[in-house]
This record gives sequence, C-alpha cells and structure tokens, in this order.
Amino acid sequence: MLLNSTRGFLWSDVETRTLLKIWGEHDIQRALDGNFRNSHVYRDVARRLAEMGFERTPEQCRVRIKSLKRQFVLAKEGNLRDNGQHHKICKFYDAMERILSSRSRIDPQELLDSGVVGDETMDGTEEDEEDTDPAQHHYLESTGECSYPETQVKLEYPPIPIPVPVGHGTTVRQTGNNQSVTGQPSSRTTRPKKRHASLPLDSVMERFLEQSAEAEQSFYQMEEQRLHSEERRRETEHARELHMLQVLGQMFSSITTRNPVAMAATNAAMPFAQNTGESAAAQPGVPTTTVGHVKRPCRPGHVPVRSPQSLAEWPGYHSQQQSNAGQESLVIDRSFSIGSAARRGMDDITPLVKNIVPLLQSKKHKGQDGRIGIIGGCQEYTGAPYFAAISALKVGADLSHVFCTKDAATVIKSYSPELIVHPVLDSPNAVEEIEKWLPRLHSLVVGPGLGRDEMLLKNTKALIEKSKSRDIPIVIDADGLWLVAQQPSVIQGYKKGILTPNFMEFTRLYEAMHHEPLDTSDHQRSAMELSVAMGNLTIVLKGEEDLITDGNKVVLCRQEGSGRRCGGQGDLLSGALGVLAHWAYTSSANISVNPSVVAAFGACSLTRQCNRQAFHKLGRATTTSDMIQEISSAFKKLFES
Ligand SMILES: NC(=O)C1=CN([C@@H]2O[C@H](COP(=O)(O)OP(=O)(O)OC[C@H]3O[C@@H](n4cnc5c(N)ncnc54)[C@H](OP(=O)(O)O)[C@@H]3O)[C@@H](O)[C@H]2O)[C@@H](O)CC1
Ligand SMILES: Nc1ncnc2c1ncn2[C@@H]1O[C@H](COP(=O)(O)OP(=O)(O)OP(=O)(O)O)[C@@H](O)[C@H]1O
Repeated sequence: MLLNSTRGFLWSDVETRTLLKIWGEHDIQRALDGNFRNSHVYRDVARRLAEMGFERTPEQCRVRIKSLKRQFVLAKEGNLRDNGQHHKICKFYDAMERILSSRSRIDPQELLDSGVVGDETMDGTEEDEEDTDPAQHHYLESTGECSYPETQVKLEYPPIPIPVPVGHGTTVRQTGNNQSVTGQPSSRTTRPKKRHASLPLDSVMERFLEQSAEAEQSFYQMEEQRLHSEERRRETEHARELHMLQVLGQMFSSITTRNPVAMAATNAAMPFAQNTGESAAAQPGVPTTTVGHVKRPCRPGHVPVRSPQSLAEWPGYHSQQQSNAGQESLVIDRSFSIGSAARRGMDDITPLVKNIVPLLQSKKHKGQDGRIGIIGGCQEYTGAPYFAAISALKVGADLSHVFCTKDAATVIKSYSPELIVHPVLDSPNAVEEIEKWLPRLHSLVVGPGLGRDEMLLKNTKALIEKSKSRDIPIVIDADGLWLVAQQPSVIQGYKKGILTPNFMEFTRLYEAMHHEPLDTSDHQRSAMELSVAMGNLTIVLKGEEDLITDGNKVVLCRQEGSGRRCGGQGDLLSGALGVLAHWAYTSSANISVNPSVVAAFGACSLTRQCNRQAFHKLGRATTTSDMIQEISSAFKKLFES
C-alpha cells in the first residue's frame, strides 16, 4: 500500500528523507560517483522508493536530488553553517553533508547541471534584507518544497535598497552607470550601506534561484503534460476494455443459447477468436464418443466412453445437435487463444481479472479480502504448503491458514511468522478440528505437500466433502489430485472445484476417468473431455502454455515465463488461485465468463510473470522463493496498471 499519494509534485519531508536515505546508500553513491550516465541508478532509486511506499518516476527523483544538491551547495558556499542559517536554505543540510562528504567530491558535471558553476560570474544586484524575494518563493514552490513554503531565506547581509514603485514614500537614486535604482523609504535610506564580502553570493543566488525556478517550472509543465497524456491513454484503454467485455458477454451468451446467428455475429466481432476446433468428417460407421457438444471418433479398439453426466442434459446440447443435423463434421467447441499477445491489444481476459481485484480501502477489516486454507504439509514436504500459503498472502489474502501434520507444523511456522499453522492433519480428530475453521475460510487449496498417506488422504476427503457444503471454491493440486484420481466423486460435479494438474497428474486423472490411454496429440480436446467427465469442473493443465477449460471453452495462457522449472511453482499458482477464485466468486463486477476460468487465468499469468521476472534477475539460480519475491511487482504490472 502506498504510504503517500505522490501524484502531485510536492515532496513531503518524510518522502524527501526516505529519498535521501536511499540516495545515500553505499551502492547508489558508488554507482553515481563519476558516472555521467545515471538514469539506471535513478530507476533503482525510484524502485526502492516505491518499495517504501512512495511512487515517483526516476526523473522526479533525479530532479529532486539535483535541487537538494543545489540548495546544499548554496548553503555551503555561503558559509551559512557558521551562522546557523544553513537549514533555512537547505533543510536537509546535515543529511546531504553526511552523504556527500563520504564521496570524494561532488560530481562536477552534476554541479554544472545544477547551474551553480554557471552562475558564478553574475554580478550582484542590491537587495534589501527585509524584502520578500519573489524569485525565491517561486523557487520554493517549483522545487516542490511543501514543508516550509513560508520560510524566507534570510542571510546575514547588510541592508541594501530594493526596487519598489516610485511614490509611496520611496526615493529614486541613480547609479553611476545611469541605471535607475529605486531606494527605500527615506527614513531607511539613511542607513549605512556597507558592502559585504559575501554580497556577490547573494546576487548569484538570486539569479540562480530565478533560473532554476524557470528550469524546474518547465520540467514540471512537461511532467504535467506527460501525466495528462497518460491519463488519456488509460481512459482509452478502459473504454476498449469495456468494449471487449461487452463483446465477451455477447459471445458467451450466444454460446449458451447456441444461436448460430449470434455465434456468427460474435465471431465477426472477435477478430482474435480462432476456431481451432477440428472439422474433419467422421467416417461412416465409426463409433463416436460425445463429450458435451463435442463428437469425436473413438480410437480403434476403444469403446466409446460417456461422461458421467448425461450429455443430453447439457444446456444447448440438443440445439447444437440440431444445428449440426445432417452434418458429419466433428465440432469441438470454439476455443480462443490468449496470452502474451495481449500486450498488443485487448485480446485476453486480463481485464476481467483486473475487475475482480478488490479495492484496498481503509474501511475494510482484516479478513475481508480473503481467508485462505491450505490442506497439506507432511514430514517430507514442508515447502509446498508454505509456498502456497505465502503466495496467497502476497497476492492479497488477509489470512492464510495451513492445516498440516504435527511434525510439519513447526518447520512451516519457522519459514514465516505470517502464516497460521495448525498441526492437526494427522491427529485422531483432524476432521473435527479443521471443520471448526471452515466457516471462516473463503477458499480451500488442497494438496500441496500433502503426501499420500492413507489416513491423511481420508481426512482430506472428508474435509473436501464438508467444504463443498459451504459452497467455497476448492482448488485441488499435487497429492490432492492423486486423491481425486483414486476417488473422482469427491469433487465431481462441484462447480467451484478447480483442478490444477501438471501433465503427469493430468494423465493420471484422464486415464482414471476414461479408462483409456490419453491421446497426447490434442491437449485441448483431452482437457475439455476431462472437465466434462468431472462435471464441468475447471481444469488448469499446466505446461509450456497453460490450458484452462470448464468443458465449454478453452482459454490458453501464454504469458511469457522462462525455461526454469524448479519445484514449487505449481504451489505458488495454487495459492494465488485460492485467493483469486474467492475474489472472482464474490466480485460485484459483472463477469460473463466462468469465475473459475477468470481466476485460473489470473493465477497462471501471475505465476509465469513471476517466473519471468525472477529468471531475468537470477537465471539458472531462480527458485520458487525468488518467484514469490516478484509477486508484488508482477501483480501490479499485470493487474493494477
Ligand atoms: N519444496 C517442496 O516441499 C515441494 C513439494 N512438492 C510436493 O511434492 C509432492 C509430490 O509432487 P510431485 O509433483 O513431485 O510428485 P508426483 O506427482 O509423483 O510427480 C513426480 C513425477 O511426475 C513426473 N512429472 C512431474 N511433472 C511432470 C510434467 N510436467 N510432465 C511430465 N512428467 C512430470 C516426474 O517424472 P520424471 O521426471 O521422474 O520422469 C516424476 O516422476 C506433492 O505433495 C507436492 O506438492 C512439490 O510441490 C515441489 C516442491
Ligand atoms: N514448459 C513450461 N514453460 C513455461 N512455463 C511452464 C512450463 N511448464 C510449467 N510452466 C509453468 O509453471 C507453473 C507451474 O507448473 P508446473 O508444471 O511446474 O507445476 P507442478 O509440477 O505442479 O509444480 P510443483 O513443483 O509445485 O508441484 C505454471 O504456471 C506453468 O505455467
């Protein structure tokens, strides 16, 4: 959460101090020292500042530092420290001095940039010490100083006449070179006007302040323009998102009604939608197996397998049959491919994911954005439940509970104080103990690090049954899928059930359901078949591209990841999915797509983006813990920008 809204240009004291702390860090100073190309360093400064809760662009940080340096140099060169006035011109003098003194010298280029050196040749203009210097006010405003805007810089100089309009009790005197100089009221002109050794500095400063005020004014004008155009761009994007949502809505409602005309219209409206379904003609006499509205030939030697759910009961099944009457074509429902291509346009469902992300509001109380339960964690596997639970928290859940075996609990707790760990899964009354918590949970993730112990699987099965009656999303992964492969009925037909198999787990599930070997030539079809066989559960088949289906539609997530496949990435995904599924099902946003599919797409995109970012930094050494570190920025990038 941002500590401070920093859309405006004013820098608060706390923000400036944080900036100085970061800028003063050893590695930053080292990177800046003698290095004229410093944009990458300020990018790092801005990033660290954002981590502390302040959002500023690298350019804003650079300009702010530059301005602070100018103030520092002025105060230092004016020897203002001796008379204690240094804080008036440079509020952060001490901090600046500490930082800069640890550098061998101030980068001359930076001083040139700041305009100090260039101003040294200016001659002085006399000025009264009591006058308010408009240039100085201007400067203070334009540099974004909000902490002491009323402060006038008072230097220990003798009083010097300043220009004021003629009349009003003022006198005008001529300088030697015939320049008209306006004097003070006569009562004051009698004061001795001693020239002081530091007078040139005064006028240098005035000129300098004027120039820097102008320079910074123009910088801020440009920044303002940039923000405006960014705002406009966001609005356009938002309008496009809305349009796409409408189109998606039309598409899904046309699919539900199986109105071929509407389908055609929607197809026309969705240029990115690809009909990737097969349309090969069935061979007369070859038996077909029907999955949903999909008819396909049986593989030789296989008896057609029917989905456990009567397909004739499916909405739209008859109309699809009728619309295909007389045709022997095999139609697998239209699927559309989405993913990183989305970077080019709106051809993915990322906007729908954005829509389900709840706002962070101060009126909310702890727990409202999600209390997630993880069932898993045994002696062998303590990492997996930890990865899932901490990922759920980092995505935005408020509380993350892990229900694991006794010997795993202490270990998991030691990984993170953030998690609530219950050492109950292998206790004699495990189900009763955990059941007490179910009313408080918004979603359940079953399986990471569960193991395959008979008793643990039995307890888990009972807990799934009890959670179904609470109507919460249930994500099943890893050993939870082993359980499902043994006893599919435990989750079959539960619409808020989401299975997240890797290829091995998928094969196991498919073959358990269909009693025939998996045809590896067509993952989309197989995944749809499995979904249908499970009663339209959402299946997330993870792999080079993640394939998400609820039996009606296939959505592909091709968010760029990396080639690094360390263990635990699936746990990150399942934990994230637990939260997103809760958000999707409770969102007030009008989503025309199956909430489980939207949540799954979000979790897949996020996991892959984390993988990509971590790999970018660490390459081969990337681990799941490193990916978890990336959740914050990956989430922001995908769903909050
Ligand atoms: N730090 C921890 O605590 C972690 C704990 N974890 C926990 O470990 C538990 C067991 O989970 P698991 O996935 O390792 O076991 P299992 O289902 O027997 O599969 C292993 C076999 O499947 C294969 N295989 C795998 N993926 C494949 C693919 N995409 N495509 C094809 N084949 C693939 C692979 O085959 P192989 O490479 O040997 O040929 C291997 O033989 C579970 O509770 C989980 O949560 C993990 O989350 C990691 C982090
Ligand atoms: N070949 C691949 N290319 C890119 N991303 C992949 C690839 N295979 C898997 N992933 C991504 O890695 C994540 C986890 O998938 P993975 O297949 O590793 O799960 P898993 O085996 O269940 O993990 P775990 O080690 O936690 O048990 C998914 O988001 C998936 O998109």
